Amino acid sequence: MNYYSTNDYAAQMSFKEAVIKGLPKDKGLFFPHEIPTLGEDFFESLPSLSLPEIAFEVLQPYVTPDITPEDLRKICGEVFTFQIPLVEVEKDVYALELFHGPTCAFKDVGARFMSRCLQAFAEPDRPVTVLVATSGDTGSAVANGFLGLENIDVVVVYPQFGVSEIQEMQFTTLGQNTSAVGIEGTFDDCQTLVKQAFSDEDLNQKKNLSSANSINVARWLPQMVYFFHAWGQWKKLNPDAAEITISVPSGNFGNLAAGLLARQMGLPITYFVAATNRNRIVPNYLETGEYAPAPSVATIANAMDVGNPNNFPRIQELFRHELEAMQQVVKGFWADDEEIKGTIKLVHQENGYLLDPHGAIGYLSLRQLLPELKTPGIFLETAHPAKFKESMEKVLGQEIELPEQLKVFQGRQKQVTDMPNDFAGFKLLLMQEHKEGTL
Ligand SMILES: N[C@@H](CCOP(=O)(O)O)C(=O)O
Repeated sequence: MNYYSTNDYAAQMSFKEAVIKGLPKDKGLFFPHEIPTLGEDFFESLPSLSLPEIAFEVLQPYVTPDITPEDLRKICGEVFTFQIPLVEVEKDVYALELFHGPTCAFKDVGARFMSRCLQAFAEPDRPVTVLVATSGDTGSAVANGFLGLENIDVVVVYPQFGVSEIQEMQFTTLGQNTSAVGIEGTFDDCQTLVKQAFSDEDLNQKKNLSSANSINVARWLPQMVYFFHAWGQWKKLNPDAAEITISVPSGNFGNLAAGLLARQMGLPITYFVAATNRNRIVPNYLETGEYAPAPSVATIANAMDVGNPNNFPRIQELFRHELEAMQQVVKGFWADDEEIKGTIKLVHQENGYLLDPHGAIGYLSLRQLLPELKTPGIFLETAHPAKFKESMEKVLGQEIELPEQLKVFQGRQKQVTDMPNDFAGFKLLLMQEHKEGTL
């Protein structure tokens, strides 16, 4: 499969090149040259396939010929070692629990897949520096997924005051080949610094940079797999049902773009919901046709505090830049902090189900939109509620227990380089040689 830049169709690259480069030079995003479709047989067997089997079928056309079928099977087996169950929260409303992986967020899927691809592609005499901007969950998943890999250093760039205490511990305490930079700014500032680094000639001569945000195809594409798995599980429970809506809590919009790509491959999802917090750039666009990125505002659903969603060009590409076509499939929804808190409390009381602030927006969107859409719904539970321990405990007035994956971070020492939102300083920092846990 070849990939072109969303800014230049002629700029084509192989999967391997796209993964190593991360971003095209022209500041577009890599996009598959053609979108393969999966046959009826695949969809008939989907309810009985395991996650690694689904991953193999879905991803093979995208990685051929750079990854052999044998290697892909091995990678899929290593990535999907945890469950992604579909849980009924109430009649016709299901949660797809994406938080059972090592860092308790959906990002584990893409980060683990990408780390294995990059390891296979990296040249021994040309070490790679992976830059990753995070509003909370990506940083931990990438630091964990790449930890200890030879020849690959990871730099997590995050808004100093924009992530939860536990999220910060997850990527500032690992050391080895990982380090963290706390920026005086927002997630968007961090993502801009990372993108600037890719277009800086000087820096690119000295460093072999790659990105591990979902702007990298190896992070983005595997996120399709759990949409297929969700549908398979739902179909097993409801063999005669045909229509379904999936609500995707969205910040950088890689997850929704992956779901829509899966739909284009034939996955019969009737509607998607682009569910956001007060950073409602995409719901606004769906309503008005005007795409207006804005400075992000801080919310209780911090991983979605993104004012300039970086994957949106891919969603536009999937709908050939036709707003009406997008509106027919994608419904916009947003909720403020009070609505999020109210939903967490209500669902806990009514159903005994613990939503995290991001999943709460997904759930609420279904509650409000399903009567009109007339389908059952699935929302993505993108992260474990305990990752937002402080705010969850305030909302519920009771203690939240940490899962084992998070308990291990208690009492650890953070190692962070704090700095202003300034590219010159960031570049200087990146030019230094990596020392364990610091730059
Ligand atoms: N919500 C993200 C923001 C970055 O998203 P990505 O999917 O592009 O890595 C986070 O938790 O960091």
